[in-house]
Formats: sequence, C-alpha cells, structure tokens
Amino acid sequence: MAATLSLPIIDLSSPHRLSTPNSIRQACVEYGFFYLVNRGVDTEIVSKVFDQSGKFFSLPVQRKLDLARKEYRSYTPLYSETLDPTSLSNGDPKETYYIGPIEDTSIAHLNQWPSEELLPNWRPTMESLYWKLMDLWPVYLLRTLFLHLFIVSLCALCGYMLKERMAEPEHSYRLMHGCWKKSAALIAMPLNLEEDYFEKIGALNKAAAFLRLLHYPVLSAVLLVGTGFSNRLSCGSDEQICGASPHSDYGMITLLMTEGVPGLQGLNSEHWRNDGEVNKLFIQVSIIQRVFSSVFESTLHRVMPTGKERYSVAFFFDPASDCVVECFESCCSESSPPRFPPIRSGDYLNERFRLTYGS
Ligand SMILES: O=C(O)CCC(=O)C(=O)O
Ligand SMILES: [Fe+2]
Repeated sequence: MAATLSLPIIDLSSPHRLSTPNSIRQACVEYGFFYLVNRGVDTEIVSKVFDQSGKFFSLPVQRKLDLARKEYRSYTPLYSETLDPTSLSNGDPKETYYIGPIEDTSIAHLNQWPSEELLPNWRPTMESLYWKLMDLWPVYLLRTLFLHLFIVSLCALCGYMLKERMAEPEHSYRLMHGCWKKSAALIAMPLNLEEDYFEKIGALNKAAAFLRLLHYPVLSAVLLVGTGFSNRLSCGSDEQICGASPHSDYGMITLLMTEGVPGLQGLNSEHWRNDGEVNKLFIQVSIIQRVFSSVFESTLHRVMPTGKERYSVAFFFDPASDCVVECFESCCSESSPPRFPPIRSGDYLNERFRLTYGS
C-alpha cells in the first residue's frame, strides 16, 4: 500500500500561522502541496455544491451531452480527457464540468448552465462557491503573509515571474483588485522591486479562475456500460486503471475539495503517496510548471480507484492569458540562461488543453 503524504496543515484561524512559512516553503519545494483548514468557506456551501454536482452527474447521458464542452467549459464525458498525454490509455474514466471566469463580463457568457427547470438552484450554488474561493485567494494572501513568503521564495529560487506585456486598460477588472494590489506589494518589496511593480507591468489584470466538478464512477460500473474502450489503461508506471492519470496542473495554484473519499496520490521521491487528509482543502502549487521546472517541479499527482464512487471540486487560478511567463531578469545571465523561452500564459494553457483532449 502507498505511504501517506505528510504535508503541513495550515490553519487559517490559528494565531500562530505566521510561524508556518518555513514549513510551507519546504512543502512547496519538497511536495508542491499543502493543506488548508478553517479556510473561511462555510461547509454548507461546499456540501450544497457536492449535492448539486451529484445531481448533474446523475442525469441521463444525453441531458449531460446537451451541455457538452465548448471553449473549455461545461461537460466533459467519461474517457474524453487524458491528463497524461504520454499514456497509452483511451482516456481517463471520469466526467467533469468546467465553469470558467464569471467575473469578467467579456467572457462570462461562454459558460453554459443547466436550466433552472432541470436543476433548480444549480447555477447560483456554483456561483456562490466561485465567489467565496475567489475571495479566499487574495484575502488569504493578505492576511496570513505566508503565501507571499513562499511565492517570494519561489521567485527567488526559480528566478521566474509572471509578467504581462499587453496590459489591458482598467475597464475589465475585478472586484478585489485592491486586495491583489496590496498582496502584490508584499511580494514585490522583498524582491527589491518597487511596491507597485507588478501593478505597473499589468500583472494583476485579468487573472482567471475555473471551477471544476469531477465525478469518478466506480470502475466496474464504468466498464459494464460497455464503452468499447480497453479496460487495461496505463496509470504511470503501474499499469493500472487510473481515475485521473498522472499530471501536473496547468495554472498557478489549485484548491481541491473532496467529500472524504480517498484516491488522490502525489508523486514524491519517485513513490506515489496517498493524500492522507481527505477532509481538508488540498492546495497544489502549479505556477506553470514549464517555466518553473528549472528548480521547482509542479508535482505529478493522480487519482486511483478505491472501489467507491468519488466526487471532487477543483478551483484553478490561472494567470491572465496575455500574461507572459518568463525568466526574471535579475535571475538569469549569459552563464545561466533561462531554461525555457518566454511564453504567453494563454498559449501555454491552450497547448496543455490540446494535449489533454487530443484536439
Ligand atoms: O479529483 C481529484 O482529486 C484531483 C483532480 C485533479 O487533479 C485535476 O482536476 O487536476
Ligand atoms: Fe490535477
């Protein structure tokens, strides 16, 4: 049996949380994950989301396909995603529902929603969790300071930063811009940058967040449906069936919630280790692996079947699509050139999606 990941648990209500940056830094370098408890998102909203998610995934397939994926949003049926594009599998046996940025009115209409008649209250429930989580990130950053410390350490360590070159005018931006501003100042100062450095280069504009519902049916049931797919899917080196094949996430940071059913594993020191605290909010640091991978690998993780049906909810924070991710000038030189060329965040994400969906 796989050993368990031993990750720091960050208690947002603890008066001692400022003493945790070291363990978080260490966790992010060693594991790429940590847990968050007492996170200020009330459990009632979360359980409503799981309830509504269950209702959606229990709909007849055709009803779900009426909301089939467009523009990386909405319903993705079983086997249509391969999170590990190098695997020989015919796709991961999970179904998902993606909800894209709702605060940016220029793209919010790309989201599709089940009708009120079909699933009353579905949309407001999802939107309320989205807003709660959206608040959590900058407020959390601001209140606890620790996250900025580890971002600073990652910036310093990895020598990369997010930089937006095509700054958009202020018009389109978000409610909590003020929070971002203060948070960014906290990040900038220890790097000997001007307080408003990130703001000036436009790095705070239009970051995007996606809420994603996931459903992993019991595998034997999946195979019984007669999908026509091979039931021998490879899952990393284990030649097992994976609910989600090994992958690292695509954006900056992921928040993950489950209802307590295990299955998630992270790769550590070449061994798969179980997520041991399934009731806690699991945070994954992704920060665009491609550019950070010089020093910091965004950790591979996967979901293994446990014989139980599993639901999870992930919240992905992505940089704005125009944001160019490139080596921090002061951290590269002729003798130590950047390992990767600059890339627009949107291009990077599109390529990852293309590999995931094979189109
Ligand atoms: O369902 C889970 O626990 C993990 C999902 C995941 O890793 C992802 O969607 O990127
Ligand atoms: Fe993931």
